[in-house]
Amino acid sequence: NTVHQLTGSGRGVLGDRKTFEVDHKYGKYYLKGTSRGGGIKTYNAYHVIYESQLPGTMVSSKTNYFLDGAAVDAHAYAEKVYDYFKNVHGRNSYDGNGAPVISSVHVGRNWNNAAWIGTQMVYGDGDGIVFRPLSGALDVVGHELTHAITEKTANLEYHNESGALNESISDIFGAMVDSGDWLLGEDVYTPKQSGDAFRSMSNPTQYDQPDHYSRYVRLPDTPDGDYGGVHINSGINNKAAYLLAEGGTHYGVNVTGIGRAKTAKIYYRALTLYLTSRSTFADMRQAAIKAATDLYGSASQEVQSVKNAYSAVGVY
Ligand SMILES: Cc1cc(C(=O)NCC(F)(F)F)no1
Ligand SMILES: [Ca+2]
Ligand SMILES: [Zn+2]
Repeated sequence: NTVHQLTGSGRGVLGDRKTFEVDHKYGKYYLKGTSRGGGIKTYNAYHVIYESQLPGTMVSSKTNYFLDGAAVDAHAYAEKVYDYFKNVHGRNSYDGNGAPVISSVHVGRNWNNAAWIGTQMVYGDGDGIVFRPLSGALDVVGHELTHAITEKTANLEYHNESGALNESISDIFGAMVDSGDWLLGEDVYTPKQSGDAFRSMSNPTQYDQPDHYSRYVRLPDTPDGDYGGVHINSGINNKAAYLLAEGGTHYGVNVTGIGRAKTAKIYYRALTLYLTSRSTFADMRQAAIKAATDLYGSASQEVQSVKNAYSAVGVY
């Protein structure tokens, strides 16, 4: 419990000051919190060559002030994402049973990516051109931890339409936890260029993603084909989720927005109760309708808006 919670602080990737839970042992402080589920622990993997050597070395400091910005953000943002799923959706960690949340930073060399590798989160430092250290974005941390939840629930296969849904679900909850915008990665993408982002849910086409099923991009189900374009075709479901929350008229279809909170409830319920490993976009429409019906009733505006949002992106 939180009786003996120790507080550490530091500056994140963007130089912003933040506080977080730390542990103290043998005269050193560690990026280790024990008050959230099975704990949140953050490691430095700068010396790791092979995946088998992960997570690396637990981040420590002689005082309770931490100097590694990437580690500070990975740890602080993991706390925020844990708290979001616990407080908003009643889920205790990614497995629903308090699994420890493990993160490693400085993974690879100038790696322009982040990932959930089945057991933990890993963050690259970026090359300083395309990305700065990726744990510096709350929506990226939310995106990656959501992959863990998806794996434990619907377990959407990571290719073709189910893979695009897997990606979209991660973008949706990345945006929900980083509430305030519908962009992904804006805090760490292209440090030398302001005002851009890695992806946009409000306008997927701005970053070359489709915003309608008629524009679904058929790519080979291979690593070079991004397993059938999972990071590209996620734009279609991302647009539907954006329209459901904010409303709008898209390709002549009007959608009445129902707000972020209700949208998050619908997608969380669809993900955990109705989606399965081989769900298609059409299955996503039905799962969202079912979830909205459970939550708000079959004659509700929320159900009607789900139908209109999916019709607006050409998914029936
Ligand atoms: C290739 C490729 C990877 C990704 C991606 O979404 N990575 C996770 C993120 F959190 F870093 F964004 N998009 O295209
Ligand atoms: Ca964002
Ligand atoms: Zn992803």
